[in-house]
Amino acid sequence: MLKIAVPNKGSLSESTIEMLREAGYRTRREPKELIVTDPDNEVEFFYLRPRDIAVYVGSGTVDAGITGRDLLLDAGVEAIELMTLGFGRSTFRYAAKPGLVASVADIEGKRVATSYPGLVRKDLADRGISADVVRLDGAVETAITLGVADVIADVVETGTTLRNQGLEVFGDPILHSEAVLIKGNRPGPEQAVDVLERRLMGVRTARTYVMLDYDCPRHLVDRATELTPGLESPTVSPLQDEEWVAVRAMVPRYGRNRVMDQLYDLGARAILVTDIAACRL
Ligand SMILES: Nc1ncnc2c1ncn2[C@@H]1O[C@H](COP(=O)(O)OP(=O)(O)OP(=O)(O)O)[C@@H](O)[C@H]1O
Ligand SMILES: O=P(O)(O)OC[C@H]1O[C@H](OP(=O)(O)OP(=O)(O)O)[C@H](O)[C@@H]1O
Ligand SMILES: [Mg+2]
Repeated sequence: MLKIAVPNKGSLSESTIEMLREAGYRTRREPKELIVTDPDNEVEFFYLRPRDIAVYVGSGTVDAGITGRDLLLDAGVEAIELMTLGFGRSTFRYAAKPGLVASVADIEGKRVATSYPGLVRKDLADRGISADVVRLDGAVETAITLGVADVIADVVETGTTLRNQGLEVFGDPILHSEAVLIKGNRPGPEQAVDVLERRLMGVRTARTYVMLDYDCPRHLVDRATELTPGLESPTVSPLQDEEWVAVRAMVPRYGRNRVMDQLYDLGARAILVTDIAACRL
């Protein structure tokens, strides 16, 4: 059976469970269920702390896992990022009280609090900066208020937590993170992991695209299909009225209304959008 590690709590947990469910896998019925066997798909899911997932995958104890890219890099293990999953997006950034540091070079000799010491030590080493890294479990923004550190390096999503502590980011983001599917780099059940990857890709695609149908005067079909090229090529079917054709194509969900407006202006009619429930491309 394929062993897959998934986050049991925190920011990535709910979205992961929802995505697995959409991909046709069994998910836990209540938060205290730590191992879920899905015999139909020959998969066993291990609900683990997001931070530990990369470690399990890196050691080969489980075949694949879902975690954040930042957590994967912090763990510094031998694991490969197979695909991004489209949720849990964040940046990882340095921050301090306004006026204390103008640039990342000014971190030299200062104390940096973080719950991602692996990531921060590597970033500082890459830049040739020597600083004292203080490892904390969470709520690192408070470390400055309490005088434990001069600078923090932490996950920033909306920036609300930083603002509430009177802190400001500086320098470019160390990293852009999101939830990712990872696997170890040892030989394993490649085919079963491929199935998981394809299923998750199917969910991602179904969420990113919608199906667009419309009727179009035959002489306008070239111009219309330029607006809706589809993935391979749009389906163009004859209609009873020979002056018209029906067109069907996948279009990005984002921007679909603009495409519908453009098609209408061009002369297309009966323009319909439908959600895609699942797909394999
Ligand atoms: N607003 C956010 N806050 C925290 N993590 C976020 C946020 N948005 C996305 N993430 C991502 O979620 C992952 C961290 O998850 P989580 O916060 O659950 O871990 P944790 O801090 O170790 O757990 P917990 O906070 O429950 O102790 C990282 O990959 C991070 O980039
Ligand atoms: O930019 P924001 O939208 O404010 O989000 C970022 C904050 O959220 C996370 O904290 P979390 O809730 O995971 O608590 P923790 O620090 O204890 O892990 C992260 O560590 C930041 O503190
Ligand atoms: Mg957290």
